Parts: sequence; C-alpha cells; structure tokens
Amino acid sequence: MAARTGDTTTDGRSGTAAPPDGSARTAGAPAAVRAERLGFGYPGREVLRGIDLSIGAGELVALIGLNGCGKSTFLKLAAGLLAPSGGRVLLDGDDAARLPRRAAARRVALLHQSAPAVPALTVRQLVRQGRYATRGPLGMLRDGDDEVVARALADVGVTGWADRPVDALSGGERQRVRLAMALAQDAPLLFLDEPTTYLDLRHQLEVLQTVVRLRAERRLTVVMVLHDLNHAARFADRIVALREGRIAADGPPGEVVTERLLAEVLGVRGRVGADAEGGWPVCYPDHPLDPLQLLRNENHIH
Ligand SMILES: Nc1ncnc2c1ncn2[C@@H]1O[C@H](COP(=O)(O)OP(=O)(O)OP(=O)(O)O)[C@@H](O)[C@H]1O
Repeated sequence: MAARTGDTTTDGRSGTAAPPDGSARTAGAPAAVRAERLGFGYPGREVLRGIDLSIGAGELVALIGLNGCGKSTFLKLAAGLLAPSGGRVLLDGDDAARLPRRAAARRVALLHQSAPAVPALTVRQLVRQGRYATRGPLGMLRDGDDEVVARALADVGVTGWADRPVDALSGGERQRVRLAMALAQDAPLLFLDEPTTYLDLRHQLEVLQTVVRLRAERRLTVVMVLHDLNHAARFADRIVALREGRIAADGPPGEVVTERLLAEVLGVRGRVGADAEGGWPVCYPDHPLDPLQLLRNENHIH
C-alpha cells in the first residue's frame, strides 16, 4: 500500500505532510529532528545503541516498540531533557542537549508519559504553564498568551472546563488537559508520549485526529509514542520501530506493518489485513510469542 500522503482522508489528513524521507523540506534545510549515532544508558543499563534517524519538518512519526525498549528515553533526549552518552540529537541543526532550557521549550513541546502530581490549579492555570517558554524574566504573561491558551483549550475541546480544578478531573480528562498544556507551548516540534493513555476510544480518536489536523494546519512536526499499532498505521505517515535500543524498522505503515514486525518487534503472532475503506494496514494480534522465539531472531527488519 502506498504511503497516505495524498488527498484529504476520512481522518481529516490533508496530505500536506512531507514524505517519510523528508524530501519535501526546503532544499538544504536541516532535518527538524536528526539523531546521529545516538546512545544512552542509565546506570547499569544501556538503552539506546547508536540510533540514526532523520525526521523532516511536517512529518507525523509514530514510535513503537515493546515496554522498556527506549521510546520515552528517545523523546527525552530529543527534547534536550537528557544528555546522550554518545552521538547527539540536532533540532533544526542545533544540538538539543546544548540548548538553554527556555530555548529548547520554544522548539519542542513534550507530553510526558507519566502525569506529575496534580497541582492545586484550575485547568486554565495549568494550561497557562505551557507558556513558560515565552514568558518574560519575571514570568509575566505577554500579549497574545491568553489567546494561545484559549486556542489550546479549544483544540482539545476542554474550554468548558477552564475554571475547574485539575484535581477534580478524571484520568482521561486530565490527559486531554495535559495535551492542551503541551499545545499551549506553541512549539513547532510536538513530542507525545502515549497521548491516548487513559482515554476512552472516542477520545483516543478525537485526540489523534486533532494531532493530524494541527500538524497540517500549523505544519507541526510530530513524534508520538503509540502502543496501538492500528492507530499508528492509520494516523502516522511513518512508523519507526525500536528493538533492544536500535531501529528495527522504519517506513510508511503500508511497508512496515507486517506479520513479521508483529512477531519480531512486538512479540505477538497475528495477521495483518487492510482497511476496507482507507487501505491502511490493520493488525489482528492473536497470541504472545514465547520469549525464546523472540531471542532466536537476531535480524533487524527492513
Ligand atoms: N530514570 C531511570 N533510571 C534507570 N532506568 C530507567 C530510568 N528510566 C527508564 N529506565 C529504564 O530504561 C529502559 C527504557 O525506558 P523507557 O522509558 O525509555 O522505555 P519505553 O520504551 O518508553 O517503555 P514503555 O513502553 O514501558 O513506556 C527501561 O528498561 C527502563 O526500566
């Protein structure tokens, strides 16, 4: 199946995304995100082992892989929140680890996987925190900040909750508010670590469609960690699969989502078909594979 970068789809995709190789970027412009021989380990545990990855402006990339394979670690490195032990990540040509915190926050908004303790704030107050990056020295809001906050609230459909205390919201409601906070940062790079966690099916679809729409409208570059391969196949232009700290597969969903990927990267036996209307791959996972079967297969998928 061809990469879905054509006409408007039932998901609202406008087809304005760059192709997976980023070739629609301005000639000579640096990749929006470029990892070069990126390595990282926590004490006693090597996590990423020489990742080379180039993501073009306007791409929507889904990062997939088993629990613990390094997806969140990659996003934190790419957001400049962790320093690599080897290699580097460039954001529009600048080393992410060397960017001052506020400068990095103007480039990248990261929705973290784990929600921090809920502060005693209203929804509007929390979403305003996303404006930190553009605040003046005394932390004052600037002209236009209220409009950006209002737009972020509207983007995820939570305007009506603006004056509710965050600690009175359900888990799924809070997740949407956290997404609004990330959007309020108004950064060109949007990194979303499992943005659909806690959400009911309807809101999972709403959030993913919103991300697709905002990517097209604002030419955002989006990298999102997803565990639902069917969502990744439907909404992303490109899927990057990590396994054991390396890239095991990288390409458009129609090429990457195969029974072999299910087995060798996600550890499940299953079938892959195609959506009757949209044509994107659809997975039917059947059963988990014996870990020994996984270990036996050392080859990367490409
Ligand atoms: N602060 C930390 N200190 C030590 N080890 C860590 C720390 N954070 C993560 N790890 C370990 O690093 C590895 C990669 O973690 P990471 O959170 O990047 O995985 P992930 O692919 O995002 O997993 P998941 O799908 O479960 O969210 C895991 O084995 C994890 O236990």
